[in-house]
Amino acid sequence: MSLHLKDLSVQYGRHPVLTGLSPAPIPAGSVVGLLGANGAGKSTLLRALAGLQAASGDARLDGEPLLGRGQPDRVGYLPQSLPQGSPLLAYEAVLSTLRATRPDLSAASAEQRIEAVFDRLGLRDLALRKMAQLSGGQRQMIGLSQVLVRQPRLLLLDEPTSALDLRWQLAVLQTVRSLTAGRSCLALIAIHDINLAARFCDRLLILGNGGLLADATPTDALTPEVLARAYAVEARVEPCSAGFPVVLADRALPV
Ligand SMILES: Nc1ncnc2c1ncn2[C@@H]1O[C@H](COP(=O)(O)OP(=O)(O)OP(=O)(O)O)[C@@H](O)[C@H]1O
Repeated sequence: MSLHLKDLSVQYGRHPVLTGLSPAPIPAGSVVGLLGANGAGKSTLLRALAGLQAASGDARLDGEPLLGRGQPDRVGYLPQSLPQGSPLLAYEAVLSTLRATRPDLSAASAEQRIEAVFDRLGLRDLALRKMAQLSGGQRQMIGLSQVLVRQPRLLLLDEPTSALDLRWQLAVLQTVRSLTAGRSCLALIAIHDINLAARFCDRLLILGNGGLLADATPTDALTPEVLARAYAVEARVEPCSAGFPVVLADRALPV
């Protein structure tokens, strides 16, 4: 299983956002971080792969075309916006998204799946709370549960840790890592926390100027030159004691 993108381009009206993206094939089990400045096109790429945004070129998951078609059973997309506060209980909110894509599952298997996801993410205490009464971070965790419970082959997560405290950020990325390894699915994660991405991703795709500024392991992708081009910052990259690259951004450069 793998994800192949070839000459992928997206434009809004006459305004091109991404032009001719052809990253190296992404094999099963990978966790790939999608980095880049605000407006670089991270959400646009994820939406295109989720079939929610018109795109040209080719994108294939296990050889099957992805573009132009929503495939919620194979592709799990977590949008950047947090789930709405609704009168539903958290458990019901997850059940309703599972039912929408897998009406064939028995009540017992649906329950089993939801419990497994809540256990994995440590969310049991939230199950019977109303969505409207959850904090932003708690709602983000339920949003992620709604995606994971469907057990998609491809996870497209748009800033899944943006509302989370430190522990939950780690818990989410650890969970995504272990799920991708265990089920041989793969994850593409748009994320602004470069050091979190460097710690958990096998590979980084860094977007800028409508294309790829880097497509490599965190150690190879994160250089002061690439960071200057991607974010217009002066930065140092130093290895931490655990061997991961750490980015220390010193100042914003004039643009
Ligand atoms: N619906 C739309 N119509 C027109 N232009 C859009 C639309 N959505 C996004 N854009 C533009 O496309 C570009 C890429 O936006 P996108 O949301 O993909 O960036 P991003 O990398 O996810 O940014 P951020 O880090 O701020 O979330 C931006 O210039 C944005 O203004």
